[in-house]
This record gives sequence, C-alpha cells and structure tokens, in this order.
Amino acid sequence: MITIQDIAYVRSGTADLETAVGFAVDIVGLELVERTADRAYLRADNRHHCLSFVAGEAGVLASAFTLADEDRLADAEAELSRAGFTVTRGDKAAAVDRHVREFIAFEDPFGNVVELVVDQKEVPTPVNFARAAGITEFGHLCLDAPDVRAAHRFWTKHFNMKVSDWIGDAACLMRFDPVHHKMAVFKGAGPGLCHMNFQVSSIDDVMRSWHFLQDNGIEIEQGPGRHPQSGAVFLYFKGPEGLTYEYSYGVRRIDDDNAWRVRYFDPAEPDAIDMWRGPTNRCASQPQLPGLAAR
Ligand SMILES: O=C(O)c1cccc(O)c1O
Ligand SMILES: [Fe+2]
Repeated sequence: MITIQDIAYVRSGTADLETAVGFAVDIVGLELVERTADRAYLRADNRHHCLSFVAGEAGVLASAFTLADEDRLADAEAELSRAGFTVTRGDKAAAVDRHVREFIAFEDPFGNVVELVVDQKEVPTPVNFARAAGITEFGHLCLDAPDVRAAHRFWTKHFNMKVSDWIGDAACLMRFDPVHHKMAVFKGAGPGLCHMNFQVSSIDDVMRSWHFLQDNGIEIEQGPGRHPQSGAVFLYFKGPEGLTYEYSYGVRRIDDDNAWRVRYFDPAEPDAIDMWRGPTNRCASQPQLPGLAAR
C-alpha cells in the first residue's frame, strides 16, 4: 500500500508559454515563482509550485503526489513494478527541474502520467498573489479516465485512497486525508487532466472572481454553483490550451472515516454536480454528465 501524503503539482506542456503564464498570473492570480526560457513555476501556497509549464507541445505531462520519504518511494516503486507497471526513476536533473529531491514516474492504467515525489521544496515566504482572488491553497486535481470504476480500483488497491462520493459511473471523488477529495477521476475519452482546483477563502471570492472573469472575457464553464458532494461553492473557467481551472470555497472535511457513508449521485440528474442547477458550457470531455454537457 502506497501512502500518499498530499498532492504536489500539475506539470503541463504549452505551445505558448507567454500566454499560459500570463493567464495563470493575471487571471488565476497565482505567484510566478521562477521563469526560464522554457519553464515557468507557479504557486498558490507554500509548495514551491503547484503548476509548472514546460514549453513544447500543449497538454498535461504529469500529476504529482507527495510521499513521506525515500523508503516509501522505494516501496512504491517495488509495488507498482510487481503489479506490472513500468516505473521510471527520475534522474538528478529531472528532480531539480521539479524542485523535489527524488521521484518516480509511471502511467496509470489509462495512460495518465503520475509522479510520486519526495521532498518537494517548501517556500515559507507568504505567497505574493498576483491578484486578490482569495486563493488559500492548491485544493485538488482531477484526472480523466474512460473507466472510472477501474480507476477507483487502481487507486484504492495500490494507494491509501478512499472513495468519498460517486457520481454514477461518471465520477469518483477520493480522499487520503480529511479533505473530502484532493483527487478525483472523471469519465473522459482517454487520459487527461479534467481540472485543477484552488480553494478560496470565501463565497465572496468566488463571486468576485466570477465578475472579474466575465469582465475579462474568460470562458466560464460552469458556476457559480454548489457541489452537493463536497458542499463547496465552485466556479470552473477555461484557460489557454483547454486547461480548466476551478475555484471553490467550503470543501467538506471527513474527520471520522468510520462515520462517513459513501454516497451515490445520479449523473443524469440536473443537480448531479450543482445543487443550484445552474447553466453550463462544459464540454466535450464529459458528455455523460448532463450537468457538464454543452448547452
Ligand atoms: O467539490 C466537489 O464536490 C466536486 C464535485 C463534482 C465535481 C468537482 O470538480 C468537484 O470539485
Ligand atoms: Fe473539482
């Protein structure tokens, strides 16, 4: 069993680094920590970065989780190898590039590249947010997979993940600490990053960003709404090259694992992911959730 301690980062390729960084800073409000000719690192909390852009082809390159130490990393490598996955050890240069001490990489059963890292660099300085969006932290990441049930089996067999809620066969929200979910899998045609989430400090932040995004001509995918699963008030919007960002406030905590009863939401209901039944512009990648389908 591989024990994940936290989410670490999303690493994304971009064919237009300038535009990707501009959006992450000026619109999302993240702090640009470091920028070179072909790299950019952005943060939302004390992690060195939770989002990195690599100049090249657009699209997610990896999603990363933190493990406690090298011994756990070696155990993870052995367990995944035993289970038939091809595991790669990151070399020194690749670890430096990720601002971690060590890492391994593998593909989940659907081709999502996952990195398990040890000692992600911590930056204690208060975050110098580029915009007062009210971000408090990198909240969760959500992967795409064609078979959400199989994804659940994979993540719960090999990792310390537990399902918090199901949305039919369309989504599985999972936790590895008291937060309702820091990892989710949504049904999609293939592998991919469904979205990355940033927690904000109030409903006011969500609503202010809603107006701000509209004023700036940003495509709102869905929201403001309230997720019936985590109880969070949310807003999804689209960044360059199709990267979906989510702000949300008020995610539920599950402090007593034994007292939590997993719930099952019907994806065919109009309030499957929004209790307020608001409109949506979403998309293509999740046609089987009416709440997410194009209007
Ligand atoms: O927060 C949630 O509960 C949630 C539910 C459905 C889809 C999401 O992206 C979520 O974050
Ligand atoms: Fe989400």
